[in-house]
Amino acid sequence: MSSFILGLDVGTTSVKAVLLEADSRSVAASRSIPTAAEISDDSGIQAKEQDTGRIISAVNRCVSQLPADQLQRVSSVGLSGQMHGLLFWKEKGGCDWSNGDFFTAEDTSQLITWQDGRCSCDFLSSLPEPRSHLSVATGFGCATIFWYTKHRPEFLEAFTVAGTIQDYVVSMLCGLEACVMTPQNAASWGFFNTETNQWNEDILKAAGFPVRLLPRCVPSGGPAGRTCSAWHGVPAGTPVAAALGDFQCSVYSCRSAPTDAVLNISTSAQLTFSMPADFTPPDSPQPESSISYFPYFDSSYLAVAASLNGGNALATFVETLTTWMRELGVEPTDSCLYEKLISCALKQETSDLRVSPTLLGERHAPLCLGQVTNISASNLSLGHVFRALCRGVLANISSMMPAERLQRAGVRRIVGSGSALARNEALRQEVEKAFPLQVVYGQDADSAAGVAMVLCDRL
Ligand SMILES: Nc1ncnc2c1ncn2[C@@H]1O[C@H](COP(=O)(O)OP(=O)(O)O)[C@@H](O)[C@H]1O
Ligand SMILES: O=C(CO)[C@@H](O)[C@H](O)[C@H](O)[C@H](O)COP(=O)(O)O
Repeated sequence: MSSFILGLDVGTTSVKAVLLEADSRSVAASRSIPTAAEISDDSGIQAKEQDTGRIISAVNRCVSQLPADQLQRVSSVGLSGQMHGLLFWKEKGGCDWSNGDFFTAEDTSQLITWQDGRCSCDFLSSLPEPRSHLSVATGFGCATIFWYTKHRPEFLEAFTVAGTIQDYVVSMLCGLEACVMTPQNAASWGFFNTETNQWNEDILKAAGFPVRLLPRCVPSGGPAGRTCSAWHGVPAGTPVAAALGDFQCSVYSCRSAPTDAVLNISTSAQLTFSMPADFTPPDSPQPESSISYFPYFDSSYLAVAASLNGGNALATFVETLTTWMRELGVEPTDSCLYEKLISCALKQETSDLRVSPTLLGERHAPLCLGQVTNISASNLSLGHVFRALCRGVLANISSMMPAERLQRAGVRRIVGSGSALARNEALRQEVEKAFPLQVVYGQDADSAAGVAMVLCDRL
């Protein structure tokens, strides 16, 4: 009887779980569940946090819906998830397994996500220069810890361990006391040198950073431990890999040739291609560049335009419409609104309305917020607005990584991935218009499938 690899992706909007049949390397079952974990910010510090308990409850529900007979034959477990963010917990704590074959979150902080805006430009410029080619932006784990050190040091005293949400799940599954982290996630926190795979511990220490909170670095694709208890039928003692980054896993799941670029649009958006094997990143950070170089596997790098404004720009429009409609006495569902908006945009093939949907700014241009221009009386229908919004998401990411840059790197086609693309034909049309390259689409639940494929190939 064949065995299965369980791949999980803890995204910003939803959790996805995939069972990959090990022999055929094909997806046998998959599920996706919205986390609905967003915490509304009334702090006035531009915080963006998610409720850890709700995320873990979505992880549990998602896994429990997979076929029970296949879960019993899981031979390894892998996680990917939203990068840059972090939560805190206590060693020998962080969860409760007493309710049966699943754990619930206990005594953890909330997850401070990659969308967090509490670190202003002034605050960031007060931090030391990292010894890394990656600059530090708001929402990066180390910047957030620096913020707590300066503004709420007593908050940090309550915790002994920190990690991304995917690292946390790995730690709880394996009953680890310390957090282990791969270079893919460590790089996303900042103050991490990807050539030596070490934290800038001396720089951090000298600046008063609590280095006790830095996770231990282990190789991407390597093991973290074994499940400490049976989990929704997955046997106790099953190997668990150290968690990976979601964008690296989405690339792994759908890139079939080195000349493929991958465009993933989920809550955020990333357009990425592989750098040659002998590439070494620059010596120092380049904060004004819209392209950064993130570690992939085996000392290789991906060049990526990582946009903070992807599917979330569309989701914000849907939320805004919902609020307006409620005020007008109508209670629409999100799925109904998406369906209608996409259908209106498909009927409106082009629009002269211009939407620049950079609601969160971008890391290389944090103050460049959204704009709507060229408004006339004839381009205000829902079809015009949603078409222009979809086009704006693509115009923004293609300005960060222009088609000529892809072509110069030898890219021949773009593989589209992520559920914002999979579920939105108007957005797919705009991808095809924005890039003069062949565009093909990967499967759904890409990062969850990708992390399972990594384990199948490497663990
Ligand atoms: N019913 C829907 N139809 C089309 N697109 C949707 C729908 N619901 C959500 N989306 C899009 O999908 C995005 C979230 O994608 P998802 O893959 O769940 O994100 P993540 O991987 O970041 O958790 C949203 O930001 C939104 O743009
Ligand atoms: O910002 C980067 C990389 O720098 C993103 O690529 C990275 O994938 C982050 O995890 C995302 O921002 C969150 O992913 P998602 O939930 O939007 O899929």
